[in-house]
Amino acid sequence: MAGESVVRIGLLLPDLLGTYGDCGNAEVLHRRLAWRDIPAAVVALPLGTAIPASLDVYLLGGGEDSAQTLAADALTRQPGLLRAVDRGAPVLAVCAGLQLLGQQFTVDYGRPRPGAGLLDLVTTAATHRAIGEVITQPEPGPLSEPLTGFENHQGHTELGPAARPLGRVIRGVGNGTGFDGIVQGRVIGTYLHGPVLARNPELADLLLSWVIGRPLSPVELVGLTDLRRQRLARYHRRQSWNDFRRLVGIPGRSSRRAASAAHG
Ligand SMILES: NC(=O)CC[C@H](N)C(=O)O
Repeated sequence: MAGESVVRIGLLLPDLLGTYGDCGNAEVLHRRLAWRDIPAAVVALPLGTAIPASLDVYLLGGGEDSAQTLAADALTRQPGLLRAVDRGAPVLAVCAGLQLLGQQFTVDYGRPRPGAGLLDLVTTAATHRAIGEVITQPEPGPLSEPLTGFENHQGHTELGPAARPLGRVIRGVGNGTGFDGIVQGRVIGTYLHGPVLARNPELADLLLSWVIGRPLSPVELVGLTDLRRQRLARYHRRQSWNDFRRLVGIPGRSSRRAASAAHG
């Protein structure tokens, strides 16, 4: 956190990239810091504003095809975000935000367009629009709880060797490869709206722990825990509990018994 006492949360191009309440991700980070008595400010950076490289965390949301193209042009003209990423600033990019940070993207079956080149991914136009609820299981790493969100996009995203996916898709489409999103250094991308940080507090706190430089004290929002349970339960009803458990990697009773016997 660049030696300053106030955490500065950069909300990039909120006038272009903010579908499905994605700008709410900034509010979530702000609140989760306030609950820990850590002062923070949201710095909105609409089109035409210079992007400072000195902010503590950067957020990009989803957008319509035309807004996405404008946003990509605006970001490629400015070095601020690239410099911030080079010095290790965390970034969260959702849907259009994810696509335009890549090497190349195609919207609306048009010609491929250059992205900001910050992420090792290429997005082509998918044959069908993906719309609906998504559940993913994070790939092994700092996250362990299933991620939930909502998707509405027509991108097919392939990752290159410098990147790994954020999660394995259990329900929905995500990148269109069986996985959703991307993790490359401290840049995280996902197709999940929701806003994704409101629905997935573990992800919000991961970004904040990178900003603060240490894990944060836990906070529990009772209503949120219930909401997450409802989202996941909706999916349980369509599956047997055992199928769901296997998909998200929760150990069954017999393997728990075996593990506790092994530990004496
Ligand atoms: N929801 C979004 O951000 C949409 C991204 C992009 N315009 C697509 O349809 O693929």
